[in-house]
Amino acid sequence: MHRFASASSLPPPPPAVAVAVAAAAVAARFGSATPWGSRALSLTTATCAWRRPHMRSSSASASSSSAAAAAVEEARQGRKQLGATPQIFEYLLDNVREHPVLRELREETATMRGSQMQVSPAQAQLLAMLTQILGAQRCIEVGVYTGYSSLAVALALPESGILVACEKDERCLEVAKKYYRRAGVAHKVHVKHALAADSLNSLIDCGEANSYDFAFIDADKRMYEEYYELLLKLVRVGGLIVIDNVLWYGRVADPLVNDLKTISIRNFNKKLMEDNRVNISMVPIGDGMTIFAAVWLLTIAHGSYGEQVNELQMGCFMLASH
Ligand SMILES: C[S@@+](CC[C@H](N)C(=O)[O-])C[C@H]1O[C@@H](n2cnc3c(N)ncnc32)[C@H](O)[C@@H]1O
Repeated sequence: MHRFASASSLPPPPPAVAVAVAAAAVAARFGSATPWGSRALSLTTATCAWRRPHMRSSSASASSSSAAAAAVEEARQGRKQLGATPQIFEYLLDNVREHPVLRELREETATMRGSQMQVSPAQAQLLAMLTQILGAQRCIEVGVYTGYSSLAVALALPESGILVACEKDERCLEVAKKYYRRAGVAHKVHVKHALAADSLNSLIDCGEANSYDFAFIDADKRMYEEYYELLLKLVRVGGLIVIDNVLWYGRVADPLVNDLKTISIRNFNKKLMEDNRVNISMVPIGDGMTIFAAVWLLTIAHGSYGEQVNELQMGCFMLASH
């Protein structure tokens, strides 16, 4: 098991956790204490992005590459929790509340090609909890696959709630729709069978900017930045956006891995660190999720936000200040 270096030899801890409830939910599931007192799952060398690159030897790089390969293989076998031993994964699974229809869907998905793409039960439970604590009525998912994460969100929505589910693959959607019906939530899910960027742009064109409470991005990695910008327009101030695979099987932390998807996620993560339109929390659950809270009002109030403030958001600001 990887051990942390002493606190004094470490760079500063990751940015403050902005979404306290979400962080608490994750922390409750994780084991080893970190030097700065928060609790996070003990990570492999490949996933310790906060270690300084110059501290790493070439043998560390080789072992981090094989750790990434092992993480992909584990995900393929249905054990999608970066850095967790099979024993910890089983324990996590035993401590997730999973709706019986979600379980059936997970079992069917496990027999299908690409099953490693599905979020883990613990991730789905976190998405459902965020939906509930936000009191969300209007949600968007980008990348449905067979519907596991979207079904978890749809189950958490009230009867009047809607989830816009964007997916380009019709065969995956057939599986998803079957399970939406089986769980009695099909009326809440508005399926958009198209390229996700086109679907999001058409929502904006239809005047739906600033009207969504919650969004989950889990599709093509090289489009993350575009989805993020489109969803920042669609999600209201104070809403949440969650994005999956930000640790990308640990590859983002390995300077020797430079394929296009890894570079794209690494650049996206860097951009987020510098983006003061949002509060962020990168959570090492599943393959890593970053939770963003849109905080435009806060940044406007501090005078540090200078562009892309549309009239609707300014309207919200005016209302809030009266
Ligand atoms: C990682 S999977 C989603 C997994 C899903 N969230 C779950 O937990 O089961 C990514 C999905 O995004 C879809 N996808 C990829 N590129 C897309 C695009 N440009 N537009 C719409 N869907 C896309 C793929 O077909 C695939 O089903």
